This record gives sequence, C-alpha cells and structure tokens, in this order.
Amino acid sequence: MEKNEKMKKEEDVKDEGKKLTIEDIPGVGEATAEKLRENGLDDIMAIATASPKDVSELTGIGEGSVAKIISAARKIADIGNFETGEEIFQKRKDVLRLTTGSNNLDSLLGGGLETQSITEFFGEFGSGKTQIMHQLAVNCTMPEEKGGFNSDVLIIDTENTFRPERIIQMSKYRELDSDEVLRRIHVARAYNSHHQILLGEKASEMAKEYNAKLLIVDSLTSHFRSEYMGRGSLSERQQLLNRHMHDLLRFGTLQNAVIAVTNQVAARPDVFFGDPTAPIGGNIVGHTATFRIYLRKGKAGKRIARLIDSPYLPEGEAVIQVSEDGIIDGT
Ligand SMILES: Nc1ncnc2c1ncn2[C@@H]1O[C@H](COP(=O)(O)OP(=O)(O)OP(=O)(O)O)[C@@H](O)[C@H]1O
Repeated sequence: MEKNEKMKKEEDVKDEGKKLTIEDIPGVGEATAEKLRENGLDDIMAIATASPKDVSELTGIGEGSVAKIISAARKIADIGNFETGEEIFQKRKDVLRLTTGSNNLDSLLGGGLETQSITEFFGEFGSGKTQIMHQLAVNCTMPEEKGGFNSDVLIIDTENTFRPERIIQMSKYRELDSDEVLRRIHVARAYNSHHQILLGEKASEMAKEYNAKLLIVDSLTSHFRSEYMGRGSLSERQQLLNRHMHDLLRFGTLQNAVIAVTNQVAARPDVFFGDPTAPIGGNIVGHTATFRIYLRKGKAGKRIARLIDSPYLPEGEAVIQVSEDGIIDGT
C-alpha cells in the first residue's frame, strides 16, 4: 500500500470514532480477535495500553505479532490526547451518586458513592463492610428520586457472605418489594483469585445484559492475600490486583457505574510493613481506588467511617449505625 493511502486508511479509521471494534485494528483477523476477546481484551484502548508480554502470555499469540497489533491499536486509539479542563468538567457532569442509606456518610462523600470510580471500604472483621455492600445493592435498585439508580447489581462474592435474608430485611425497611430487589441482584461466587479476575473481565458483558450500574467485590483482596503469601510473591500479587482493579474501573467507565469494594486491614505488621491498620494491597489498591473509607467499630452498633485520600473532598468522619434495618445514621 502507498504511504499516502495507508495514512488515509488510518485517518478513515480514526474518523469512525467510538464505533470501532478490535477487528478494525490492522492485522487483527477473526481468529485473533476471538483470542483477544476471550482474554478480556475487547476494546481498542485495552489493547493499545497493554504490554506485549502480557498479551502474548494471555493469548498465546507470538510477541512479535502482538507488538505489531499493539502499535497499530495505538495509532487508532485516542492515546495521549490532552483534554481541556472544560472537557473534563463536562464529563464529570455525567457522574451520578448512589446513596449509602446514611445521610452522614453521603455528606462525607459529597452526596454518595460516585460512578466511574472505585470506592474502597476497609476495616477489621465485623466493622460493617459486608453490611454496607448489602445496603448499596438494595439502594441501587431504588428509584433515582430516592438516591438509587433503578438498575441491577452485580456482586462478586469471594467469601460466601452474601445473605438474601439481609436484603429482605433492608428492603422491607425501605418499603421495597424484596422479591423484586432480589431478582435484580446477580451474585457470582469467586472461588479463587484467578476466578475473581475472570469474573471482573466478564462483568462488562454481564452489565450490558442486565443494565447493572453497581459492581460490588466483597472482598477485593482476601483470595490474593491467602494465595500469595510472603514477600517472594508480593510483586506478582500486586500486578494481578492492579490488572483486576483496572478491569473494574473499565466497567465503571463503560457503564457509568459505581464500583464498591471491601478490603481487610492487615493483622500481621511484620509481614505488611509495619502499620497494623494498613489495608491489604498497599499502594496498588490505594492508588487505583478513588475513594477510601476506613471503618472503625464504635459502641452499640455504631461505626465511624473516615474518608481518606480523596482527590477533592476534605478528610472527615461520619457516624453510621449498622442495624437490623440496614445502614442508617448514627447519632
Ligand atoms: N441483622 C443485623 N442486625 C444488626 N446488626 C447486624 C445484623 N447483621 C449483622 N450486623 C452487624 O454487622 C456486623 C458484621 O458486619 P460485616 O459482616 O459487615 O463485617 P465485615 O466488616 O464485612 O467483616 P469481615 O471482614 O469479617 O467480613 C455484626 O458484628 C453485627 O454487628
């Protein structure tokens, strides 16, 4: 192909904008596209930003061919385009907020959990992380005027802690039809970290099927923690967690959905670098989660939620109550 013709083809492809599929990447035929899709690489940006080694390992396609595909994907993806503050501000207007059930906690978060971000709840056992996840699931099915999204929910449950009975209790308190709420919550049990990663990749497809606007991972880190013990496997664990969290974030962006995850605090300071209340996953989880909330137990079912490291909200605390009715304000 003449150089000009080739450039023209790339321009044409670019002009098509967001409608492009991975088959539009020069060098990607049907069989290659299938291999890429099977491994969660189902859009041009995902391929353009992947490392040749990772893609080659995942798909079994030779590293040389993968490098060519990635380089072609980069040419047609919008990488490195700087956006004006005004453009970003416009996009921010699409961000929706999901109520937590507690006005105190909603205020701390500037109105609720934001879509297109990961919100992490971390704390010791019994601090209320799973209770909050159940409440968010119920709230997501509520109408917009009540702080919900009137949409379905996906839950990746790693510790078998999902309890429909709690959903029924919480739904009744909010005068919702509990059968309908349960029908809108889709739970997948993840048996190990590999399975969890696969479910994270599949979530985008499932979200379209169900119109889900909330993805919960409870717990984000427990499998990784138990499977990758010791310092030797730390970097592998962090890499996998990083990849998993970016899959979750992609779901959030594509669906304009909330991503809520739970995380334990490390109980063994000798292994996890000194801070006895440090969340598992260290920097990787910390940098990828946009909002981090630390939960502490108080008296009589009260919990203190502390917002940490928000990009634009002040640090602060809110008192909530874990009750039979669900998450409500603490006094
Ligand atoms: N029906 C209920 N009525 C009132 N409080 C409840 C009810 N169910 C659970 N709780 C409260 O929630 C606590 C458990 O919280 P949760 O399961 O969310 O903890 P967690 O932070 O997820 O802990 P872990 O790390 O062990 O999974 C219980 O100790 C209890 O105080």
